[in-house]
Amino acid sequence: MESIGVLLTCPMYTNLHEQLANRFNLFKLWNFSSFQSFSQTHANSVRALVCDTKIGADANTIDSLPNLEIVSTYSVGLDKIDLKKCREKGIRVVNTPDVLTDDVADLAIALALAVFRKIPHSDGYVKNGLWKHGSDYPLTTKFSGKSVGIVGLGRIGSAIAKRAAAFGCPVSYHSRSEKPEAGSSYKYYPNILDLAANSQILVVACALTEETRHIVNRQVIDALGPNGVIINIGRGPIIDQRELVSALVEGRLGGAGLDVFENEPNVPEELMGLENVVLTPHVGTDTVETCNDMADLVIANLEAHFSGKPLLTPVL
Ligand SMILES: O=CC(=O)O
Repeated sequence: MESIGVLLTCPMYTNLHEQLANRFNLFKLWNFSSFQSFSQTHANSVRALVCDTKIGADANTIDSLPNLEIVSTYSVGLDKIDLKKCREKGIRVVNTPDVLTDDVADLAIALALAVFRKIPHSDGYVKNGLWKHGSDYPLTTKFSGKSVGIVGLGRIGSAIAKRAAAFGCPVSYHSRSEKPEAGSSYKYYPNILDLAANSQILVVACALTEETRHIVNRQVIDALGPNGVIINIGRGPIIDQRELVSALVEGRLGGAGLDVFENEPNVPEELMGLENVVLTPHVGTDTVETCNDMADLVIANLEAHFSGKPLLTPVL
């Protein structure tokens, strides 16, 4: 397969780069001054494109690669890929579901615990020597038993539900339709406003689509209220970030644990000083174990495609 041209859109994980370079004719887009300068000389060679959550495959990129057969994203999220264009052109699309579910669900719970128990702040209290000189650390808020509302009960949402239930949290959810597999364990709300009004923690775990963009708006935030907490491990634009920031600054929302943002890597300055807000840099899947599994899946899908075998995780 050494002659097959594969284009990598941006730096990802060295293990993935190495595996791709060992098997294919790998082009790293960032080694070229622009996409135009790359495509002038190499566009015809590219049969596969590997992208991720930072730089995906837009219509212009897809149209500029006349021999493109497959887009393989090193992510479960598909929001950076023009799926309509891929469908039109008969280009296959694969992603990396399942292998990352546990890590993202773990992070959702970790963020909730971190917000309620103020773990980052109390860590600073000890490390900055304040414990020795100050009084006892102020009381925090209990997480176990809080009602959890999950937006999107897919693979990741279900894994979060399972974990939350183990903490004694009653779990409810909102999604486009009721999930028969949720049975009577989790209450379904057809309307996200009702979910928020009946939850103490709202966890955003759905995919970003035109339907879910800003689905968490001012009304939803206000329904959650001043003691409510939002956790977002999905995508930044699912929440109206301006409304989220003003609610946090004005005390209309109790706290937030955020791994994703509307304009990454830019994060609103107003969030930096808030003790009730815990921020992580879009690292839901970023453990060595999971990144190795994701890299293996990207490779296995490409190898299957180019040897005429069924794709492991087809989207299209
Ligand atoms: O955000 C991470 C992913 O989509 O895999």
